[in-house]
Amino acid sequence: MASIPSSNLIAKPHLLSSSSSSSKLQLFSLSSSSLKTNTSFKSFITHSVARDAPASVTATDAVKKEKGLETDPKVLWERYTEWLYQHKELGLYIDVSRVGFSDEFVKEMEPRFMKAFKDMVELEKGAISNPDEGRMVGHYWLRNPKLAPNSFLRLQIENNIEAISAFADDVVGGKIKPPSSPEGRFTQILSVGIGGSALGPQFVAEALAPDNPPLKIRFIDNTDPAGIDHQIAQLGSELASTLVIVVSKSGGTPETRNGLLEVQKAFREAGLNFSKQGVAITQENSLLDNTARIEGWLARFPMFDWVGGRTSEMSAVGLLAAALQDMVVLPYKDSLLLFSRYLQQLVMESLGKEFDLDGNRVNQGLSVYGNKGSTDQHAYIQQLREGVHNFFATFIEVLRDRPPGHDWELEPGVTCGDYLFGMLQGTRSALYANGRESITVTVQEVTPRSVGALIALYERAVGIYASLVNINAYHQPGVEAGKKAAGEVLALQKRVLSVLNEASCKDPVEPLSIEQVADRCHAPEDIEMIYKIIAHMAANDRAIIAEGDCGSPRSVKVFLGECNVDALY
Ligand SMILES: O=P(O)(O)OC[C@H]1O[C@](O)(CO)[C@@H](O)[C@@H]1O
Repeated sequence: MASIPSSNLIAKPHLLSSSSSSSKLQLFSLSSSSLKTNTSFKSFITHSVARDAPASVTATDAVKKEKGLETDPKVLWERYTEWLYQHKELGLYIDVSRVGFSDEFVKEMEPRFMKAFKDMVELEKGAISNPDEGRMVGHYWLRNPKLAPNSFLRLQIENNIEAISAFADDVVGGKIKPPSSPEGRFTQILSVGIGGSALGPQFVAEALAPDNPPLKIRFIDNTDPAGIDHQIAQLGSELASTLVIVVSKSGGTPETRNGLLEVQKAFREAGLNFSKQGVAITQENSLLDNTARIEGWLARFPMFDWVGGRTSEMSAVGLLAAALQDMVVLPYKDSLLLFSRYLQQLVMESLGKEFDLDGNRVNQGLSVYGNKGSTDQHAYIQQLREGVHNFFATFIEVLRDRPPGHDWELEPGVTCGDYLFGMLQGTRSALYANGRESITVTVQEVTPRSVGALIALYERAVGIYASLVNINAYHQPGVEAGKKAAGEVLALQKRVLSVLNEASCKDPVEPLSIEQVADRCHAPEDIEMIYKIIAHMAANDRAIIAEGDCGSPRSVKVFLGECNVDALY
């Protein structure tokens, strides 16, 4: 086996294209197209507990040979034992034996790996590894502040951890109280944030929070008004004892700002003082930071310039929410459900890049999806095994089924957890039998340590992969295009409203066709968008359709229900 540092994932450029994991095992993989025939998959899964591919599912060896995959079970066992990586201290195993790389390939890749490892050492020492934004990339220091390149940064991290833990203790211990709650202490957390400012805390809460944490957490991670209303309604009278944590590195993300404004409105309507229950986690002097400071919020914690949103779980973003739930070990079913969603952002926002570091167009990227096994076996595994072949799967296996003393045999010799184990092993075998590659990552149980190790593993894998393919993993220029376009739509909506308002203030009211609105907005080229804007406003009772219906755009004539005289001038 080639000498590759044990802390790193073995990868060849297509190897990280997908991953999978479940409660115990989750599954996520590369997107693909249509579903094929519905061969019964379940039957062979249930018959393949802890065995390699049973005869009934062994596909032609030709398929595997064609992919360079080993077919002889003895040689495969040797390959498994030779390549199995174990990190004893973490109780973590990585099995890459079901990926068809050859010794020659590893040899050929060795210099590139060595360069990637060197890049990683430089990155940890504080190199500007995000050149487009001129930033250091320091999320590894959060786990081990001693790695920070200077004592100023080390102290910044350490002081922040201390401040978070003191604040969390005071909240959980009831020293810091909500002003008007009958309970006299905080009982709920409402976390407002999106992308990296939500996914890590969501994943960790789902994986590790006990059934009855001191503070229950819920999230607003979108600008969907109905979703926001639902979260607020669920809080009910407990809004008075809700700690609202607003998370945004930039402090200016519109979805997060909208969530905050909606929550503040709910507080006003309930006669509550938001500032006594609000916490901001953001970069110093951002819009959010300034708002929180001026309004005198309960607390503010910094996000550091050198930590990206999608790698911020070990910063205040993840730590405050975790500390407030007093995390305990609960290796229960489905608890890793959100890992794939978390990784989707980490992998796709980091690796989906148009240009490499030398400016060449490379259109890199790996699609990640999945939920959990064995549930996903009843959804899309059929296609993975038999359909379009452009992915590899990663199984996340958890060895401990339940806390000690809680297991029981639902059939002689077989527990519920044995079934889950069987499903994982069976799926792995069945995929391989049909030439589909997979990696298996195994942890002993779901603990804060193992969850941290999984996050660290993938952060590292993404960083190494980016070096191998020579891209910047730490910026996201593509996201800006969508944000900019959204801003233009809203600006156009304001023009549409102004034109409609003018026509609606006439006596008699002048209903306008879509073409007339587009002309008066001086935006004939945007007519389709104008139609969509009007259809959306009409659906929300903010515009009145005088003629026609939204299904036939050319027939529509529209005006506003009220004339806003002030807006005329
Ligand atoms: O934390 P912020 O600045 O609100 O950004 C939220 C998310 O938006 C992005 O900037 C773009 O999707 C992510 O990288 C980030 O995690």
